[in-house]
Amino acid sequence: MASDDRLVNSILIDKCKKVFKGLNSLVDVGGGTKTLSKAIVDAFPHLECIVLDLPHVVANLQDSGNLKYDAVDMFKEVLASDAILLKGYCMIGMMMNA
Ligand SMILES: C[S@@+](CC[C@H](N)C(=O)[O-])C[C@H]1O[C@@H](n2cnc3c(N)ncnc32)[C@H](O)[C@@H]1O
Repeated sequence: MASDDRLVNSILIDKCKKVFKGLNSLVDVGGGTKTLSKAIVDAFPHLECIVLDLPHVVANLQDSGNLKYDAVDMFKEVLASDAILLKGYCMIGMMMNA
C-alpha cells in the first residue's frame, strides 16, 4: 500500500505538473495522514496545502510551513481554495475554482 502511494504521488506530481501551475491554495479533502500533500508542498513550495480530514485523524497533527491541517467533516465545511483534491484508492479528482 505504501509503495502504491509513492507511485501515485510521483505520477501525480511528475506527470501532472501543469495541473498545479497557477494555483496558490489547495484543499486535500479526506487527505488522511499520508504523504501526498507533503509531497505536493515539497514540489510546489508556493502552494498552500490544507489537509482536511475528520478530527480523530488530523486533530493532533502539527501544521508545518505551507502544509496545514483542518479537522472537520467535509459534509459540513470545506475551506475556500483555488482547487480541491480528492484522492482515494480507486480515483483521483481535482476541481478548480474558475
Ligand atoms: C480512502 S482514505 C483516502 C486517504 C487519502 N486521500 C489517500 O489517498 O491516501 C479516505 C479518507 O477520508 C476521510 N474521511 C471520511 N469521511 C470524511 C468526512 N466526512 N470528512 C472528512 N474526511 C473524511 C477518512 O478519514 C480517510 O482519511
